[in-house]
Amino acid sequence: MAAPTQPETTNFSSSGRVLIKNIVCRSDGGIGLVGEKVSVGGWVKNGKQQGSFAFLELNDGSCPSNLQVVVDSSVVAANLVQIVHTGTSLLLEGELKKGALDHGTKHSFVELHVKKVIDVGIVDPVNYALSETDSKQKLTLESLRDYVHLRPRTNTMSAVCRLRNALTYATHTFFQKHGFLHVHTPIITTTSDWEGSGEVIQVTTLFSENEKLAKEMKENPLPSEDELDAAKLLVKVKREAASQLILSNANKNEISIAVSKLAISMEKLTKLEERTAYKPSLLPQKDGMIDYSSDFFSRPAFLVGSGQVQLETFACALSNVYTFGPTLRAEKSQSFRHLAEFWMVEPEMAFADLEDNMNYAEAYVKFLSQWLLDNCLDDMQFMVNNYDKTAIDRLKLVTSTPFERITYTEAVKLLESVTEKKFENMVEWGINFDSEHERYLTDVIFKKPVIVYNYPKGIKEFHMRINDDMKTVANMDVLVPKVGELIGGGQREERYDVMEKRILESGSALDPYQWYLDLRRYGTVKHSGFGLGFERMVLFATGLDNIRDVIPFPRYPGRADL
Ligand SMILES: NC(=O)C[C@H](N)C(=O)O
Repeated sequence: MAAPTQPETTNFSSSGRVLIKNIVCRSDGGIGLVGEKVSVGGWVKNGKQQGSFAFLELNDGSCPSNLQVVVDSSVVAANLVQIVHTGTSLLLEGELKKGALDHGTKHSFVELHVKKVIDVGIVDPVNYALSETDSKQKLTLESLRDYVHLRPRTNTMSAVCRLRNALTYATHTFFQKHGFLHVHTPIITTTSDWEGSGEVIQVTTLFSENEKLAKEMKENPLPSEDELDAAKLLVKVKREAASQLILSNANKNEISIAVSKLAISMEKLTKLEERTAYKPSLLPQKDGMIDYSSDFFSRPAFLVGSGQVQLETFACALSNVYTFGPTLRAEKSQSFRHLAEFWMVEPEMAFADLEDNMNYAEAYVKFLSQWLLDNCLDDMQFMVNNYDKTAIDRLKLVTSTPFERITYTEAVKLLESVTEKKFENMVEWGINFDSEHERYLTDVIFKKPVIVYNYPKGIKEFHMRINDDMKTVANMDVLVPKVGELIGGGQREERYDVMEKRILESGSALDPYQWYLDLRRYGTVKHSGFGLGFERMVLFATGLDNIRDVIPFPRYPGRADL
């Protein structure tokens, strides 16, 4: 698959609208298009009125660069000043002309000289949250979170969105190129918490259409078990009586009376049975809706915190597979790198051990980084100019250096020997690393990505394969500078008897895990996989400080609106 550097110039718009990217992102800055007539739609980033002209910078989100636009007052029905405010939408027709020489770059760029203003959506700059007026300051990223619906219009969120899009495309390209099949794993499950995080979100099923039924049921309550049994007995007795009469050749009249009595009691029973099926009405009501949660899936259901175990079923049949979707955890942490809803890329490979897993993880992160360097330099440069001077260098570092690979035990030793810094949480063998420990390894000791593997069995999930030392498991975390853990994964326990023991040791019954054990019972295979937190990759690439600013609709404690 080729990278989508330049979109098709033909589109399906009746106005023949051209994307700004197709004009200004050409290597000649669009000069080759001088003389062309085009139609362009976008939003004003900056504008000013000078005499009978308006000079605008227009952007349509297709790229970080703006198109310079010149509008003569004679072509606007509205007052010229109305179209210069930030946020104004415009659909324009005009001719591309060579603009003035830019003394900084020594280049001229094209300008659109407007012949016709087709549509205008005006903005009241006093009330518009994103206007910068004398009395209003530019909003910080933090306060922009209160305007999730307007945030896409900011340069930062549009760059983040383009980078996410590029990383999505790169992800599918990487896995498809290496023969992986994309599997759509579910987001609802009754087998909860495989990650042992204790942070699952439960699904509640509410039905409003049963409101009428609930009211009816209240006035006319459900039959009791006794009532039902009595009705069943009556049908049985009446049926026997009628068949006796038929067998004994009784007279027709007697038989027809017995049969119609049987029909009446059968009808009564059917009605009682139908009423019993109206179970929802018996269940608690919330805001006039009926809570049918535990009946709908027979058991309490949860949103999945990882597609791993479902993916394992496919890896154990189709070899190499991957999934990419939303992951939901009732994550209480308010840290810069946690969300309650995040996107995770999870590959799962059959006939693969921990080392293969590490190789794939490293190659994938390198591929993503190279992809951004090859295809998104303009957005990356925006990040460098505005947020993190080292953002591009970090990507280059990832693509050019092998990741360090150390065992957990080695990492503990290294961190224990640190004297120049005091960690908030002490390091000793058996702890789970905090972000401060991970960042110390990547940012200070190695100054590059580090893969830490073979963590203590006691702090990791039961499905990770036990190593021969019986103390550690064959798992890995890929840690990157600035962010810490980017990837977590491991080799799965494929030995039936060991897995059975591990489940029991974890304090659970075997019953709910029979399907998981089946994968080990029949045709078991060594297999491994990992999960890359997509927003963490975006954090790593952009250098932004908070994960809430790299996802379109952030969910965290207290926030799930829009
Ligand atoms: N697929 C994976 O290995 C990811 C792992 N289950 C996690 O949620 O972190």
